[in-house]
Amino acid sequence: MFVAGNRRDGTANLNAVDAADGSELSPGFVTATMQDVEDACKAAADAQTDYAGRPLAERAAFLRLVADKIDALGDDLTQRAMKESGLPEMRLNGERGRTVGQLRLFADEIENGAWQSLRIDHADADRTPPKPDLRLRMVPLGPVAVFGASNFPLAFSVAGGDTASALAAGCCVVVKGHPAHPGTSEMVAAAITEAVSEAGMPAGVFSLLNGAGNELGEALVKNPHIAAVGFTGSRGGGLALMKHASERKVPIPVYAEMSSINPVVLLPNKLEAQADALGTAYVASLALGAGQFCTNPGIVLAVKGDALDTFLASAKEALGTTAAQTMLTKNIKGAYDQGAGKLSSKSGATLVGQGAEGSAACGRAQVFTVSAADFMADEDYREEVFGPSSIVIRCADVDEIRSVLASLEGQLTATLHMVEGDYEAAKTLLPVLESIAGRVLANGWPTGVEVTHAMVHGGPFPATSDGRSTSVGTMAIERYLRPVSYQDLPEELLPEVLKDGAAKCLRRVDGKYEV
Ligand SMILES: NC(=O)C1=CN([C@@H]2O[C@H](COP(=O)(O)OP(=O)(O)OC[C@H]3O[C@@H](n4cnc5c(N)ncnc54)[C@H](OP(=O)(O)O)[C@@H]3O)[C@@H](O)[C@H]2O)C=CC1
Ligand SMILES: O=C(O)CCC(=O)C(=O)O
Repeated sequence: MFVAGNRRDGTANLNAVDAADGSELSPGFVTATMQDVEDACKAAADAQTDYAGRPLAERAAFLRLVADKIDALGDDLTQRAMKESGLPEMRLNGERGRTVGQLRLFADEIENGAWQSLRIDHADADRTPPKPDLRLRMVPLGPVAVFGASNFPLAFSVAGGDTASALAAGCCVVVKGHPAHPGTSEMVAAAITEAVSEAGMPAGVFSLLNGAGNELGEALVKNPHIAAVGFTGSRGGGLALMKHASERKVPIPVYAEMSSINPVVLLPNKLEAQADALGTAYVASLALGAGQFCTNPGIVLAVKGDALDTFLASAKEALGTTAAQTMLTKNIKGAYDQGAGKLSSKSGATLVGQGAEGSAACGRAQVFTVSAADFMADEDYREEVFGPSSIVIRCADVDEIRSVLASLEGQLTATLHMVEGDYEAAKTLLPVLESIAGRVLANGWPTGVEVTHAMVHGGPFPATSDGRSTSVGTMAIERYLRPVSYQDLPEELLPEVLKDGAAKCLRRVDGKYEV
């Protein structure tokens, strides 16, 4: 653990487990006491004004230094993450690249400055009543508690998107590392801690707390110094944190990414033309990373008929050659078996095919099919089964597809597979897709989230706790900011960026945008 630049010693009582065989990995890790939580949060609060006030160029240089330090960990980081998560080398190398790329993108974003939403409305003394001088900018919310996710030990963990966007916004960060990968977390936290010191940032800008058990997360969310929370994980976990945050004396926002079944629609002309290829691509997306993506295609909707039968036959064939993959933790594997088991016990669900069985730690890919009527009649089909399982819903026509879509809860993604002949049908579905999902895709598969300016990785509840936001892409910075308007403040006291002659940056002056 690291509390404000210092490693915390103590009795090691948390060990990582080799995801593949369940054996204990060394070394042991120290877990946080309630005093550690208080110390980390207090240090973050003490550092907040200093960190937030640093010139943006310094803040950007700090994020770039964090990226460089993580790069320097090289293959050792990948190897440790492989053991702790069971994820393959290529995937983790890609995730490492995404993590440092994300930090560098946020560094550029800090310098770009448009996120400050600068607005100036000059005074008009001649108006009746006189109009005051008003100047607005976004300021950081304060220290953010970040919960590392089990399924992305790098890109959604200690230095992942939540941390990068909070630091970019000018917020200090206290991370609760995921208990499934304490070694990976420790390596990344050491890199951040070195960067804090070398960049001359206040030590409290970053801390990492370890622990397994709900008390630690609860104490962190309830700590009065914490101003916001970023989380990726289970629906139960996210809901618990939202409850703790709302019951505080001063309630705070929780940005939780929780559960999604990511509907994929195969429109009739596209299905007719490419049923075979679609079946193969579906299973590849479904089985990627043992299905442990919140963007996994959990349900597929299509009109019943010969083309759908060809699609199902192709999916069955692809499943036949799909290897079993190690899942992240014993609990996640247990929850997967339970979820898939529940589906297979339903009288309305037919097993289309399954992948290889593998060892006890592995998830076996499985595809079921149900009629739209059965799907609509049973809430269980709508639950996220976290792992490589999916349901194909047989519909009578496009109207029935639309009815099923309209009945769904909030989603991270919704996908249309179509050719030009399907565009009329697509037009009738798009308003429904927009109303349920944060990202609408055409002719692709939802797994794999690009980190860019126009990405939304969010969506209405329960995909996230706040569908107005994204946890991936530069817009994620907005979660940790709030607006302040300065009325008639003397020029000398105004923030530099709001002075009339300030260096160029996108601003809205008397209603017009200026660059
Ligand atoms: N949709 C998605 O993106 C994802 C969904 N999941 C789902 O979550 C299940 C479990 O996986 P896991 O990654 O461990 O997710 P969890 O939601 O169980 O845990 C994530 C983090 O939140 C903490 N936490 C969970 N519940 C609480 C609580 N009530 N109070 C305080 N802290 C809490 C955990 O700490 P601790 O356990 O120490 O309390 C952990 O640090 C999976 O089987 C899957 O269904 C998982 C990952 C991603
Ligand atoms: O698909 C991705 O790249 C990100 C998915 C995600 O956020 C998750 O699985 O938690």
